[in-house]
Amino acid sequence: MIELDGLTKHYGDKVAVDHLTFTVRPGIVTGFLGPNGAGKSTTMRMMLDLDNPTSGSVRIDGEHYRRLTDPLRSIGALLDAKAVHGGRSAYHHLLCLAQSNGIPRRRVGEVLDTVGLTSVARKRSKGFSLGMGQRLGIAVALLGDPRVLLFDEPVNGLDPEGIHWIRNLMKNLAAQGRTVFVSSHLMSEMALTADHLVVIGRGRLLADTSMAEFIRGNSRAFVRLRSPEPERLREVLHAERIVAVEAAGGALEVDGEPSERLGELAARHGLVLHELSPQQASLEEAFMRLTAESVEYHAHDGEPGRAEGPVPSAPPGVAAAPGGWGSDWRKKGS
Ligand SMILES: Nc1ncnc2c1ncn2[C@@H]1O[C@H](COP(=O)(O)OP(=O)(O)OP(=O)(O)O)[C@@H](O)[C@H]1O
Repeated sequence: MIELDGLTKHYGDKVAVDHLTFTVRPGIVTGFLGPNGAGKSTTMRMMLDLDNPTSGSVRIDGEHYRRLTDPLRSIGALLDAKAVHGGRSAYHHLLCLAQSNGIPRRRVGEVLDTVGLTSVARKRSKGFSLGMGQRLGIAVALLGDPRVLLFDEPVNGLDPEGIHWIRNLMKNLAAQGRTVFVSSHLMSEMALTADHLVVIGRGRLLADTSMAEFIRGNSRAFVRLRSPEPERLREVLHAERIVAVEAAGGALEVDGEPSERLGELAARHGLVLHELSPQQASLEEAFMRLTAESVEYHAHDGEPGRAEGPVPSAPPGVAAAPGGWGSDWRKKGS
């Protein structure tokens, strides 16, 4: 596992990472989210001892990085896929790393196979596409067969097939009991890959919670109903003191009632329903809502974080956003 305790990084006056305390657990994929400049890369660099914390600490399986006897066998990382000597082939790049880290030569062939680069392994990596570069970076991360893996934006430059492959790879690595910590700006992809989320904004922890809880707690859930007899439907709901809001296409939207109750109610009154669909916001909407206060640079032509419905109270595992939970999020971007 990875344990952060009060991790803090200042660059001059700038606080890039601000007292982060959380644990990344094995056996699941943990997503790391935050707006641009939130401090994700700085945090990951400190996890790998590439940057010194101003205060606080990081432990990898209980040890500080510098005390790990074979770092590549403990923790593997993809931070910057371009950090490869372009004149070298993928095979030689991996072989050099294996030899200087006491990793058996056979691992080179194995990881090339895993990432699908065997057929181009002897070609210079200078000619690699962005996607091939990402795959080589992932091969490096896997080389030491580490228990802990960090991936910073691993799907950058990958085509849909590559993105699908990365998703399955992460899930498989976690299913093998490894600790998988991954950052991405692709919310739809993160929603399909991660089981747990750590969200930061302006260097501070905003949420450390399961994916399902994060979406539930940061978005409006409602049921959409459509009937060929909308007036009668409205009356039936009204009689039960259920508040329905008119929506596009002649639909009604109901907050705070399970779809089962609404369906049974309609059936009791012999009402035909053409639609009875529970709606949940996407991870992207939930993310924008939580981080609206923490975005470093706002565009002025939209309303980031806009969502309908009442502002929820902070769910378990979710810290109040700076300035108060959900406060002022509607005003942003104006
Ligand atoms: N070497 C540095 N010197 C000065 N400031 C830095 C340095 N590295 C990062 N920062 C600042 O620290 C903050 C956090 O940056 P960081 O790159 O960690 O954010 P991030 O969440 O990874 O952003 P992105 O999503 O855009 O990659 C930013 O405001 C950035 O400008």
